[in-house]
Amino acid sequence: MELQAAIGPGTEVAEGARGCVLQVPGNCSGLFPPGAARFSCKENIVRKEPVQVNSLVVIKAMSEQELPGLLILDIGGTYGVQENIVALLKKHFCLITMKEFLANKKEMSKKIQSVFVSECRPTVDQELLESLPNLKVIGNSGVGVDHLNLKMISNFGVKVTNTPHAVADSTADIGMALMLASARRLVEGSQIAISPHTKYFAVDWLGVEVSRATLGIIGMGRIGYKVAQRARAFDMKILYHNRKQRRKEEEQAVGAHYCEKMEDLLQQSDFVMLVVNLTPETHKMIGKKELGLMKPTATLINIGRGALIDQDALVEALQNNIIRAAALDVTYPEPLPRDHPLLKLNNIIITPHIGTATVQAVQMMAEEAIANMLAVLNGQPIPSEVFPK
Ligand SMILES: O=CC(=O)O
Repeated sequence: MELQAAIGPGTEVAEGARGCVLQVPGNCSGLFPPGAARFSCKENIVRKEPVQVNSLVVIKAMSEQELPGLLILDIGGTYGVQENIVALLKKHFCLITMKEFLANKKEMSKKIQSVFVSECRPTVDQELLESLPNLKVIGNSGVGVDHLNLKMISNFGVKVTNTPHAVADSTADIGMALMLASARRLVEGSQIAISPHTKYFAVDWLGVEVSRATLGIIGMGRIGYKVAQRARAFDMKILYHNRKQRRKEEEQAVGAHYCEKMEDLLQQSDFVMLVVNLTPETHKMIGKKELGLMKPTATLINIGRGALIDQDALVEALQNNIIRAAALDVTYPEPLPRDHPLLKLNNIIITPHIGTATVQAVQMMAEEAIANMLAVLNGQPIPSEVFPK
């Protein structure tokens, strides 16, 4: 391998260059671990102030073609990667779209070492895994990996990573937004306000207050905790249930009460929020029985995955006022067929799985996924690896 450049303290490298750090003598591992960081100059090296290394860093310049191949579904469009994220990925990878891969499978299949996915598509199936002999990592942009067959993927010696940090705030925000919107009948209110035929306010048209109400969080993980932090500012009484692990530190920090039995939480809460991963154990964890335990004035909010709820039971509960309302960011399937009974109810709000659909979250998810994938390719500790159960 030809050495292209050596940089030391104060070195500036031309903008736009790409490279790979081959060797870092001395103590500067925080900056460029040996053999590790692939960089493009804009982000790592070009600085106006001296580069903070105390000894020589040897780099090899790399062309885009030499960067590890990353398969993405497409650029732009409904399921493709947005242009700004493409630019981010291109700093570290040679991007190959599914179309390019399918058009030239023989050559491309050897090149691809990573696949970048979200819960949209492509589904990484056995056929795709079989055709990618050098695949090392599937970088999921998002926290939920229920769309991936982890066992099968791991049988191919391929790692899966996710982005739990990047999604936490935006997903907690959508939980709060749904709770407030449902409580204060925001969607109906908006329709009344913009309808040309409305009588402006009807006396029987009242919402309920979130302030000082009881919120039951099912799943106090990273997102659930962020929801609890927000709920605290509304003076809510916070209950939570975790199937596996009581979270005493978080409990104390937000003044939450642990319910060992989910039934207790369901019976006491004004708002029940689902913040759990979809696994075989949590599939349809809220069904007829659980809905029947909730207060008739309570609202069910789902920011996890649609299949956590038995939707037929939910339709029945909402039609018969077993519970007051539901607010769902997730359903199954997504989108729901246009004639689905949930879409005919007026005590429901449904959003199209937008928990992480913010400019900031999308960028952070891509950055977290890139860090994960590079760690796998460079043989470094992987920040967020997901293991088959
Ligand atoms: O649904 C969003 C995610 O899994 O991050």
